[in-house]
Order: sequence, then C-alpha cells, then structure tokens
Amino acid sequence: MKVAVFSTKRYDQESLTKYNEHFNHHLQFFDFRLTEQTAKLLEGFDAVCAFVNDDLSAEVLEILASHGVKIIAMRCAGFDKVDLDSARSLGLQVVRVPAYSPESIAEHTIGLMLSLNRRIHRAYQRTREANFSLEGLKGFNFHGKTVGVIGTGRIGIATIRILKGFGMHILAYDPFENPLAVELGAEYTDLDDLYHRADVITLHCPMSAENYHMLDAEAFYKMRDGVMIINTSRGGLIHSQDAIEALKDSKIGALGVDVYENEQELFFEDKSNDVIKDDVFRRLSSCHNVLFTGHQAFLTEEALGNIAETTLNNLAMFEKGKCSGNEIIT
Ligand SMILES: NC(=O)c1ccc[n+]([C@@H]2O[C@H](COP(=O)([O-])OP(=O)(O)OC[C@H]3O[C@@H](n4cnc5c(N)ncnc54)[C@H](O)[C@@H]3O)[C@@H](O)[C@H]2O)c1
Repeated sequence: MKVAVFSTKRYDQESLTKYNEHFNHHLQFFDFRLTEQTAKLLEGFDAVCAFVNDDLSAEVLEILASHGVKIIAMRCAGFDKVDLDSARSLGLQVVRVPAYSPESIAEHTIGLMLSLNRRIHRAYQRTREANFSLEGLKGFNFHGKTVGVIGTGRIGIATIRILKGFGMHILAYDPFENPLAVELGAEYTDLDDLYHRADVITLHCPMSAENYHMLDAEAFYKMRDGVMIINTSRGGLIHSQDAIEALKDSKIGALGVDVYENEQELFFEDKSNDVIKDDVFRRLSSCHNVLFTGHQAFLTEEALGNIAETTLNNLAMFEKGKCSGNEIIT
C-alpha cells in the first residue's frame, strides 16, 4: 500500500522502516502534521498513518477521501481526534493500536508520581549547581496512602499492579468494572467518593465528549487538600485554567502531566528558541510542583516496535480484505 505517514520523528521512521521489511508497504514519511493544508498533498495514496495530534476532522477526512485514501491507520491507542461519523459516511476505515505496551505508560505514570513526591526534578537542578540544601524537598510515603485510579482498562490495570507494590490502598472508578482490578485488591467506588478519599489521583480513561474537562473547579473542590494529580491520558480531561486556580489555593499539591489540552501547538517540537505564547502553559510550567513531560509516556523501545508492527499489519490485513481486529468502524 502507498502510505503517507504524518508527524514522524527519527524514532518513528527507524521502527517503521525496520518492521516494514516484512510488509513491503510503500511508506512516505512526513515530519509535519496532517492538516487541511497538508491533506491536499495526498493524491495517489491509499492510506494515511497518523499520530495523536494530527487533524482528522470532517474537513480533513473529506479531502483524504476525495484523493482516494481508503484507510486511516492511527499509530496510537486513542482516536479522539478522528471524526468517526464522517469517516463512516465517507466509507473510510479507521484502525488503531489498542495495546502496544500498557506498561510503558504505567511506568511513566509512576515516574511522574515519584519525581513529584520526592522532588527529584528539583534535586536534579540543585545538585548540578552544588546546592545540596534539602529545604523544600520533603515528600511523603506512598505506603499506606490512598490512590484513585480513573479508568481501569489496560493502562489502569498495569498502573494498579505497580501501585499495589507500594502498599497503597487503591480506589477505582470506571463505568465498566474490570474483575482484574478487583483481583488486584482495588475497591470500586463512585467519582465523588474517589475525589473525597484519594491522596493521589491518576487518569487512565480515554477522552470523549462526555468526560472533556472532567477534572474542573467543581471536581477539584471535592478533592483532599494537597492532592497529587497525574494525567498520562489526554490533556482535555483536565481544565487547565481551573488547575492553575487549584494550585494557587494549594488544593492541588502536585500535578504531573504528560499530556496537555493545547499540546498540538507545543509538543514534539523544539521550541527552546521561541517565546511560548500559551499563557496557561507558561503559568502551569512555572510552578515548582507541576511536572510536564511532552507526551513521551509511550516512548520505549518495546512500545515503538509494537506500534510499528501492529500498524503495518493493520494495513496489510485491510489490503487483503481481512480484519485485524483493530478496526474502529465496524
Ligand atoms: N501518554 C501516552 O503516551 C499515552 C499512550 C497510550 C494511551 N494513552 C491514553 O491512555 C488512555 C487509556 O488507554 P488504555 O489502553 O488503558 O485504554 P482502555 O480502552 O484499555 O481502557 C480505558 C478504560 O477507561 C474506561 N472509561 C471510559 N470512560 C471513562 C470515564 N468517563 N471515567 C472512567 N473510566 C472511563 C473504559 O471503560 C476502559 O475501561 C487512552 O485512551 C489514551 O488516551 C496515552
């Protein structure tokens, strides 16, 4: 298949090229994002391979379909950027990589928790300047504390497995209870109770119209003072402006985020020579108790390999008229 691969970095190109030896697709890499403008380049392509911040709105999908594209292969788990109704009505298939390595995201989640709690990000800066003062670096034991896990799918379960090792009491919320979570000792409860009791809250649910800004001023109000919040899911789950107010009031004691609601303007690029115009981001990132990573939770050797192999196989199965099991349009 002739595949236009958008938003590629060197690590994507290396893993896709390596695994494509078994598939022989014709891959053309673009380092820029898919937008209404770049979609116009796609005459003669059968497929588009897109990533988390590519634009797959109705307008873009219409351009792709008019150029003869038949399938969108998301090389990620989330598909919140794809207008599925339009894809369906245009006869476009959409495939994804549902589970490339839940442990990669779970381990990054724990990395954010530990760094924030024990102020490792601050200690790193200080010791480089021979400042060995411990003032302001006090943390707390995770052992015996309560963590609330919102979303108990693949990544939520992988995270619970690690949290259990810390000796934490685990609360869980998910509209569909997962027996694996119960087996691991998690206690399912409703959101209000989770907000009320959790010392740490970690988000592992997908982004949807219903849960857009699920953590807003009203939700923060119900939480414990000084709560730690971790988001490695999707930026739109947190109302960033409300989070700033909750940080100012010390309602949020620590915020660790790998995703941000306006990340498409920032993440995956070197902006160190630019003046960042996003004031909300600037205010958040200036807080000593906020730790950002730039959507890197997936970035492990194992995850990249699985993403490449599954994506290329999804396309190969479509070409053969077969199902891979990773179709979103059914
Ligand atoms: N930062 C990264 O690099 C990265 C990488 C992969 C995935 N993700 C994000 O992680 C999310 C979770 O991935 P997964 O593989 O565990 O998905 P999954 O489909 O296995 O699990 C998601 C779970 O969330 C539950 N859920 C849905 N709506 C909910 C709600 N409103 N409240 C609570 N739970 C709800 C579902 O019932 C399901 O059990 C993805 O949707 C994606 O946004 C981020």
